[in-house]
Amino acid sequence: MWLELDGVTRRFGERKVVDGLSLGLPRGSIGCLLGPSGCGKTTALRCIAGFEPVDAGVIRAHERVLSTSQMHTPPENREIGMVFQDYALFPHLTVIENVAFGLHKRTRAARIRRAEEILATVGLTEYRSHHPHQLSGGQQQRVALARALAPEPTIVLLDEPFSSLDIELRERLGDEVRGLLKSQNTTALLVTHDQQEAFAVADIVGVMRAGRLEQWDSPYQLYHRPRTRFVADFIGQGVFIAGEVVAPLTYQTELGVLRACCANGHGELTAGAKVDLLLRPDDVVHDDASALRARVCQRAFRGAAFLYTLRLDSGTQVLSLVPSHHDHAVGEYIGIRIEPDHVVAFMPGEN
Ligand SMILES: Nc1ncnc2c1ncn2[C@@H]1O[C@H](COP(=O)(O)OP(=O)(O)OP(=O)(O)O)[C@@H](O)[C@H]1O
Repeated sequence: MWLELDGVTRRFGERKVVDGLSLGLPRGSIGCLLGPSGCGKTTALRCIAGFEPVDAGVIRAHERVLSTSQMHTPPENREIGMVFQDYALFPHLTVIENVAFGLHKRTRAARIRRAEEILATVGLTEYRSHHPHQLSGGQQQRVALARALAPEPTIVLLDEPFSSLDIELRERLGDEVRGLLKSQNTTALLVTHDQQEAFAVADIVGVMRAGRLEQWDSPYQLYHRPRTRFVADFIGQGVFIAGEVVAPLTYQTELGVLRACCANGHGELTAGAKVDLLLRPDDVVHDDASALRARVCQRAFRGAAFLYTLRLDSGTQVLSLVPSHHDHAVGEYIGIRIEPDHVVAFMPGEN
């Protein structure tokens, strides 16, 4: 692994803000720590950058040990680049001077050559003599990224890289930043509380909760195979419905017998045992031919699709994502069927 954390813990007073964090990031891949505000993402990133010591565990990067509770490599000797949330550009320096800033170990000519090269990569050559305040938010972010990439760091860390940008720009820049990092074969780790952002940029995403990593996995796995209820709730939308074991991975529910793709937890899997089944909006398919009917109680137009909130006669609600040419009014009954491939079972009481 190019970046490896093993049991990393950081305390503030009695509180473990980062609690036994372990993860591995292969060379050239983009990772993301995702979680609600205050879960410890930024602190984890600061430990990797060397701005915080660790109280336990080991941080290794490019096969060097950078931090343990006994030793701490200073940030400037880690060969790690950082893009700060507010970009932290120097207001009195031009774009090219900002980018060249971290290249002090090279000759003046080599510094300028490298700065020009990376500015061209981020598409800002014509802004080389501008000052940061003359640039848009997106351009400032590209300068910050260029500055972090210029010294050819072994790893780049990005702290909430899109938080100061408006939503439309965020989506476009997500793709752009991913393209840039990939074009340089950079290993990167970003932190964000925004799932869309994490999924747009990263190959592998870790969901954090109260200092702990709940799951470190591909976006696809996080959505379709969440290992904990917290991950299931935090990633995407969905509801839980009650079920009872009839056979391994097979459950009786009010929507009929459903087979799950996987089951979480270590409860007894004997017939009759109770489980909760996660149904995503894409697991509930609109089908006029189905005898199973549900009433539309809410609908949200998403352009290509409607997200319907449907109510069964029992009172249970499910969500269904339906192509938007199926335009049904609130109060109407529509046929549904469950697409069983992705249903995930959780033992009641398990987190
Ligand atoms: N230097 C510090 N001293 C004491 N407590 C701190 C310090 N730095 C962070 N904390 C606390 O640690 C917790 C985690 O902070 P951190 O910034 O890592 O969370 P985060 O997940 O990045 O949240 P956000 O998305 O809001 O930035 C917070 O409750 C914060 O108040």
